[in-house]
Amino acid sequence: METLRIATRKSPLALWQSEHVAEALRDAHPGLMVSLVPLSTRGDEVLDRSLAAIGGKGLFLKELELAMLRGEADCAVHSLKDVPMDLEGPFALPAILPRADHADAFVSNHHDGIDALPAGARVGTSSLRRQAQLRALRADLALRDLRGNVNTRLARLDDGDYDAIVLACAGLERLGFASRIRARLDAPRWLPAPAQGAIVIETRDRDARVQALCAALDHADTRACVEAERAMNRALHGSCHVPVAAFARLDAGLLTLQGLVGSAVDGRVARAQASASVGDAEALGRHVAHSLLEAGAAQFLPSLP
Ligand SMILES: NCc1[nH]cc(CCC(=O)O)c1CC(=O)O
Repeated sequence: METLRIATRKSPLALWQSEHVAEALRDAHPGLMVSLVPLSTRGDEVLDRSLAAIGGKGLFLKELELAMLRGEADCAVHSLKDVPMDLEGPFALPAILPRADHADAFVSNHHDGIDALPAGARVGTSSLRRQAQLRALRADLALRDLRGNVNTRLARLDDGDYDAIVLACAGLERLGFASRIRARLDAPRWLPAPAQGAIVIETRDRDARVQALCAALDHADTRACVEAERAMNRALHGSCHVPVAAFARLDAGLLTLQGLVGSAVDGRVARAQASASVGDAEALGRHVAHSLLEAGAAQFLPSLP
């Protein structure tokens, strides 16, 4: 019988996402045996330093990629927002699943939203993108680092370490915590990470059998949106070192991309927006990146060539 082994991180969200993909693959290919190969990654283990300090988001991928190269897994499942703009090595992304809720969530036990926070309130997030947008809206807030998986972050909020935290709606909803969302932080006022809410399957680029199986789950509309967002981020050399936010929506064949680059230090932000036909996702991303630079984004970016 044909089999497929999915490498996954061990966090509750990663396991949920990988099980979701396994179910979808079994549905698409009756008779296919799909199993999970749970692995620990450096990004999960080192929680006392920022992701930027320990080498960026690629840390979540590397161990899973090595398992594929060793032949211990056929594919890996990731949150696309954690996948670097340029894959390194002999890998491909044959399936991007339909996007869930793209928005960030304001989570608090005492307050209804960012505007309702008292002066100087402690808000937990280690994301430079979220810090910059919080600063832009409320210069008085006391931003505090907060890493760890979704469950850990909620537990620290409940312990009273923070007055509020910001998380992705998609992660909360997948783990059964939708009731913790006090407010959705929505465009145009607040933008998510490029590709937030989209799950992706990574395979070896030469493995045609596995790529064909996975491609059955690819969702063209989601791929077009996240391609525009990721092309914008790529053109800005975006990574977790840089506060870049992007959101594209597709409406009757027209793709509209909103982008933001900001400063986590003082909350200044540059914004830009443009539309293009769905076939021009990459060009749209580059165009919005260019507009952002014209709007002053370069001063917030570490080093542009
Ligand atoms: N940074 C970790 C991460 N990667 C993906 C998600 C949420 C799920 C998604 O965006 O698909 C999260 C948690 C969060 O940001 O709250």
